Amino acid sequence: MAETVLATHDLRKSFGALAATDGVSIDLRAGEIHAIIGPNGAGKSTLIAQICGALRPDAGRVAFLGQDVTGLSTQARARMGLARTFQTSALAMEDTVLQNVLLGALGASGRPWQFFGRASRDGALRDRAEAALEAVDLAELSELRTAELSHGQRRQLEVAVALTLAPRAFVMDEPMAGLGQEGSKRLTGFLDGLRAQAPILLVEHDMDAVFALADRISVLVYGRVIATGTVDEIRRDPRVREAYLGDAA
Ligand SMILES: Nc1ncnc2c1ncn2[C@@H]1O[C@H](COP(=O)(O)OP(=O)(O)OP(=O)(O)O)[C@@H](O)[C@H]1O
Repeated sequence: MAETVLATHDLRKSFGALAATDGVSIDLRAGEIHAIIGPNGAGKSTLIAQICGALRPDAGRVAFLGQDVTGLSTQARARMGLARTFQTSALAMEDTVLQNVLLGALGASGRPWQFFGRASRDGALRDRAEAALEAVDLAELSELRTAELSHGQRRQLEVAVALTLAPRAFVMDEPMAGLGQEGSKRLTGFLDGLRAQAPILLVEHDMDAVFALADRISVLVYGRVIATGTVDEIRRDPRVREAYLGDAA
């Protein structure tokens, strides 16, 4: 079996009487896309927030690259290579595409932000930023203002920023949201190739994308994983059809 890169062990988080994450154990293996699906309010965002370090669990553990990271900050996990993408506000819209990636590369280098002007002339950083843009197919748009990119291209740019961190795992929060059919299809093709760089934990409501991309799917309902399996196993599972997929399966 492929190596486990990221895992949660019996993770629990309650808000008052509500158990938003009620003993979740999942793992992400090298080379795979593992999708997390479930109805609204199932606890997907709460789970992701605990995995990335934005929310402290009440109990349970998060392991990344074989290390217990439960007590580490978001920044410390990011420095280890845990890349959370698709919080679009992270992009500076008035800056160029290249500047956005340079900022990411600079952050990854651990150097202070005030050296940005110098960084844009730093050959190694620039090379790293340009390689990331090449990898997401945006090299030709590097001098464009970020605001001029399509929604789908902005998602690709966020991945480029993440690539400068040399990610060991991606955690993606609804990448298809707001893209429309054509945009989703294009981004699906892009993510398909990206799993070769690092495995992807994918929270997504767009079932076409999930069925096209996922090596495995976990279904979360009321804070619990009710099933984990391949696309076919999940589509056939009567509990999943009843709780979530219905006719979409
Ligand atoms: N900070 C909070 N305080 C109180 N309740 C919260 C908080 N965050 C989440 N919840 C509740 O926890 C439950 C799980 O929410 P969460 O946002 O994790 O679900 P989700 O699966 O991501 O939903 P969606 O698909 O709609 O994004 C919901 O009932 C939600 O109202």
